[in-house]
Amino acid sequence: MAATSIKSIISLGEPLIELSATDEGTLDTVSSFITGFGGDASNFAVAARRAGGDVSMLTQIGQDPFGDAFLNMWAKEGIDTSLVKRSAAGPTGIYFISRNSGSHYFTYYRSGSAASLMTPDLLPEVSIREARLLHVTGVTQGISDSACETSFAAMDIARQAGTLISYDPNYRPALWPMEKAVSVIEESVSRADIIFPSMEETEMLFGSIEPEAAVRKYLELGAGTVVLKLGTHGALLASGDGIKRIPAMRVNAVDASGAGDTFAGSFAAAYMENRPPEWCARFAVTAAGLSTTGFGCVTPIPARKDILSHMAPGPD
Ligand SMILES: O=C(O)C(=O)C[C@H](O)[C@H](O)CO
Repeated sequence: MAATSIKSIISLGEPLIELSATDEGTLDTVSSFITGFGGDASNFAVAARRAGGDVSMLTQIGQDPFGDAFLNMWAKEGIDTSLVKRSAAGPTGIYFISRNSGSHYFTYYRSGSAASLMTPDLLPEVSIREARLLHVTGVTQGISDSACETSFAAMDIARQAGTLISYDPNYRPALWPMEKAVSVIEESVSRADIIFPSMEETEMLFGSIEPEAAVRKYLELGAGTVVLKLGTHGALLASGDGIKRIPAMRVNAVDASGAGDTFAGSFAAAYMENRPPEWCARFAVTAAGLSTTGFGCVTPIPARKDILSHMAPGPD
């Protein structure tokens, strides 16, 4: 399924090779890892593609075997790679996932990575203008100042062209100081047409707050549609006609890594089909739920037919 032309969805951000511990414990105690693919923007791209979307990845990767592996994986998935640049100045980043008592922890080796060296002049202006949706994340903004500037420049181009902007704060405290994160995330929310914050990160960023109050806060900041991810409690959706609760799918979860990206990617793919927002949200909670039934970020992302066959009936 090789793809060559610019797609309706462009996902901007850093792919990371993932080494996921097979046993519980800290990194100094575990001894084996499953290799896989991660990085929130790439997870989003795979989820959107498997959900039926047309997707281009926009990033910079190293001239190294991990960069080759990503190009192969994206091509196999049918994700367009014509906007992916390669740089000899930095490697493709990697991270480890360790687990303890149902929680997972990321340890990054991404400082100075090729993606962190992205600058606004690398942006494919025409492609962003022609796309229908640009997806941006807080991780991309946290990895370096130049990547952060690149994300805002991309949003500026999208805004001027009428390309929709979707935004996932994906706040990772290890990447950047809280104060800077709050101001960049608030500014990004104000520019976005659709946002996918999680309740967990919302509380980290803004302190204790009830879910409905959090949705209202994001609307006040200027977001168009707010889809607040509540993990095992589903999601809250605000898309112009009040706040609706979308129940979660019941699953035997083993690993929630990448579930939020799967949520956002599948929502975006459904949105591009002009489905009603509530349908998109039910589709997304189902996809995210299914993605937690396997280990790692990308391998368990479900295909469209599996999402549809597990989706709960709804009013739309
Ligand atoms: O945490 C990050 O920066 C990553 O992109 C790694 C993971 O793939 C991502 O967090 C999952 O959402």
